[in-house]
Amino acid sequence: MTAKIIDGKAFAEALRIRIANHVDRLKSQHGITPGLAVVIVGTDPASQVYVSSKAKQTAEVGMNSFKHELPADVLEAELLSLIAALNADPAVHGILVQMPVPKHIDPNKVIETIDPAKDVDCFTPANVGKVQIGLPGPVSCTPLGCLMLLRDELGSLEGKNAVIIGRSNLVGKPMMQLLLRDNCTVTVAHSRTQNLPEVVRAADIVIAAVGRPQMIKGDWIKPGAVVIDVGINRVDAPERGEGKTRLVGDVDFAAAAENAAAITPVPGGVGPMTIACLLANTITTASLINGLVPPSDLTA
Ligand SMILES: Nc1nc(=O)c2c([nH]1)NC[C@@H]1CN(c3ccc(C(=O)N[C@@H](CCC(=O)O)C(=O)O)cc3)C=[N+]21
Repeated sequence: MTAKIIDGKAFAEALRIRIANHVDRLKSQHGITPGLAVVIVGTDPASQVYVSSKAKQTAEVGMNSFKHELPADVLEAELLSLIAALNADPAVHGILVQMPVPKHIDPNKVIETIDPAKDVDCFTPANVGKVQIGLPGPVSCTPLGCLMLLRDELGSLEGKNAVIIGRSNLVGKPMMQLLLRDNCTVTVAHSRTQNLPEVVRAADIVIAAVGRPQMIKGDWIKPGAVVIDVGINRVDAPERGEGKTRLVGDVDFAAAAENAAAITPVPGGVGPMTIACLLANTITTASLINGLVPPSDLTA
């Protein structure tokens, strides 16, 4: 079998068109222009590129985009007071502080300071709790993107055996909640799991979120499984020339594609969905802040 390649880039483009339509509706019917503020501390080149593409896509769907660049040595108190100002600004419906922040800044203090009503990353305890019990609100961007791709591929996820590899607060744990809400049987495997290949071989749905290049081998994939690769790892690619690199996922893509029914590529799979879901969450928070019901096609 050779797997269908799930085109996350195309899915994200289609999602952004739906988002743009919701922006138009909020503007024309309610006089609301959703606004997303992105805060970046320091000048890490990878982070810069990534933040620019967020700002560009935010503007393209018709939202207001606010970008705040702070020097790498900014005082923690200064960052926290910027967040407080964004919390109070009625033009801002979403706040994202690009992670990681420099070592002298406590990320937990940053997250605690963000108003949960504007927490489009779904990092605050209040919103993590809402996802767990199924209340409306923003949903972690990467897991939401994975869920949308899975529903599109499989229709109902009910009764599927889903194995998540990785237990981070960012991906593994929120993914577990979302799959459970969709009636999967969920296993969360991690670095201490015994017989990982056997655990993965039982999966109808594999979510790879470990952050180790090509760790999940092709012969671990059950024939017909759907594989979602969350990993984005930059590795050396001497075959492309001296000093060149390329992006690979957490799954050995070519070998896994021999067994899977469908698989996401890296790049062009989950990554573009993460950014589109950030915009989707900004529609959700802008709606809730204004007492409106958030659109059901943009959330879990
Ligand atoms: N507060 C916060 N929220 C985040 O959501 C957040 C963050 N901080 N810090 C950094 C990580 C990383 N992240 C990515 C999203 C999309 C791609 C993406 O679109 N990747 C392209 C490839 C891009 C390339 O070529 O480098 C792809 O997979 O096709 C990558 C990385 C969000 N993050």
